[in-house]
Amino acid sequence: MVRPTIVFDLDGTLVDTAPDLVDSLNHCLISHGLQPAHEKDIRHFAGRGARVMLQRAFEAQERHADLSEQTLANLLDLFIEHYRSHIPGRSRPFSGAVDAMERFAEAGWTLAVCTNKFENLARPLLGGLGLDSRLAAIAGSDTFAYRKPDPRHLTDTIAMAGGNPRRSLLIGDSRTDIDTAKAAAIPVVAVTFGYSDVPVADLDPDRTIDHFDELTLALADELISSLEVQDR
Ligand SMILES: O=C(O)COP(=O)(O)O
Ligand SMILES: [Mg+2]
Repeated sequence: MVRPTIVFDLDGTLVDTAPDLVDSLNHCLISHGLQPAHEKDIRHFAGRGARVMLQRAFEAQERHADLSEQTLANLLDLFIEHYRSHIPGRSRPFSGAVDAMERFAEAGWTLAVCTNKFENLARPLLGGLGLDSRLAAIAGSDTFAYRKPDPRHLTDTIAMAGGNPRRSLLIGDSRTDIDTAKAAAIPVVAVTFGYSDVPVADLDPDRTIDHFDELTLALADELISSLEVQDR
């Protein structure tokens, strides 16, 4: 039988990237004469990638009329350049994330990352933090022609890792992740410590966890077997 696959979201799930996201965002906002954002604002802005993050930050200051396609493209370049040059910056794995990855790898699970970060930012970040060696696939927002909440971003990540969507699980922090997993009919565990502007429990994930220590092999097996029951 194909090994089960555990797919992790990146920003707000595996890694606390808010300090660096806000620094790079503020580099852009200030360059355009806007007020800087605060780290807690990332909860409202993150989840759909850097472009949407910039749009949401401009909207929050009622300056979205400033964002022509060209201005947005220029700001996105500025964001990417600033972000890339500071990797890994102050970003760190959330408490228990590294142990959880080890636990699943040692139990024979395939590990993958499915993120709305650009792939060429996600890879150096995961590499810089030493998290990439266990990962069979890293798929960013531009890896395929579609991205979360499109379920194919998740199912193609699983395929890339050599897995089967009927034996897979997503761990995420936002509405985007939960919507993606539901559309793909894949169980989803939501972390409560990430970047969501509403309590994740209200978004109806299969489970919520407050710490990675709660992401046990027994819980993951239980969620995967619920799929096998449905398939019978
Ligand atoms: O930073 C974002 O907007 C999205 O990144 P994530 O999909 O890894 O949460
Ligand atoms: Mg996230």
